[in-house]
Amino acid sequence: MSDSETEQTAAGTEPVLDGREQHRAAVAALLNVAPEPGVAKPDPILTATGVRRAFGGLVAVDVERLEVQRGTITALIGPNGAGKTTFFNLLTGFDQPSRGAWEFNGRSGARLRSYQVARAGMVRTFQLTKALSRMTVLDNMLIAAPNQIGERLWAGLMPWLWQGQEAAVKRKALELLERFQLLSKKDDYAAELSGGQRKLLEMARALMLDPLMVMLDEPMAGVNPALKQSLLEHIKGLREEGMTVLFVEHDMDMVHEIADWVAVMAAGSLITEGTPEQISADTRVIDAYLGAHHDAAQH
Ligand SMILES: Nc1ncnc2c1ncn2[C@@H]1O[C@H](COP(=O)(O)OP(=O)(O)OP(=O)(O)O)[C@@H](O)[C@H]1O
Repeated sequence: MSDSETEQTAAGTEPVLDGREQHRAAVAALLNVAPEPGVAKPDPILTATGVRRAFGGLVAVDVERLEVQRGTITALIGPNGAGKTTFFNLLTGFDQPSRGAWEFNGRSGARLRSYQVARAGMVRTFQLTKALSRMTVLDNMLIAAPNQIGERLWAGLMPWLWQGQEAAVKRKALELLERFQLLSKKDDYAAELSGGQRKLLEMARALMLDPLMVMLDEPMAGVNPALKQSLLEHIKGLREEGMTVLFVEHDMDMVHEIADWVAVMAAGSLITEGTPEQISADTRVIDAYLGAHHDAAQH
């Protein structure tokens, strides 16, 4: 993305600030926000209220309120079993809450199916499944593209239009592969990629959907140190394009390096929020990790 303020966002309406300005704006937006669970943000893209998910007698998620500030990178942390992945699954339509509601970009998100959530602009990355691993890197990108409505009709009645769409999707896939340094791997099977390259592919696939918000589940898991920095830069790049990022991560170095804001879950609830510095000094966080017998002396 160039420095031009006339560039458009994925939504195609708002002017985009350049990278540094975008970061400054994100930090400034959170400057006067108190480090308390459920605290209101100046411009939330996502607002979740009373979201609860029980599995039998176990309450996996019980979040009273969480607002995610637009244009920021927010980390969701917490000890093992805190409910982070379940919360992600609920927000992205891969699981249904026992109760609760949320709004994404001004639109009700609860009860939507995963493809509807993605179409609304909230896209989560996925670990490559076995089936995807057996496909080439390029095919992984192509099948991530949104389904063309009336695909068959177009193909039958107006083949030139359909072919034009297909060519545009392929062009976009190749551009993204180049951006994520995967172009030379386009014909390789995804299974042949290293752990870090898989993470890059997962991010690239998400961008095929032009998201407003990207949800990353442990983006650093299984990534060797050499690729870590590159991945971090790519995630910062999403914010520089005006996207909002919410990620679950155990790697606290990464959280400190890129997160503008951190939300902490323990035993299903949101126990606190704040900047990475505020969170590091918060005894509630330390207690939660120790209480969960998590080997997190470094946290
Ligand atoms: N489908 C399910 N059926 C029953 N229990 C579940 C299910 N999914 C999650 N749980 C339970 O819900 C709780 C929260 O799990 P979850 O995976 O969301 O935590 P997490 O914070 O993502 O943990 P981790 O950091 O270890 O990935 C755990 O006690 C887990 O065992």
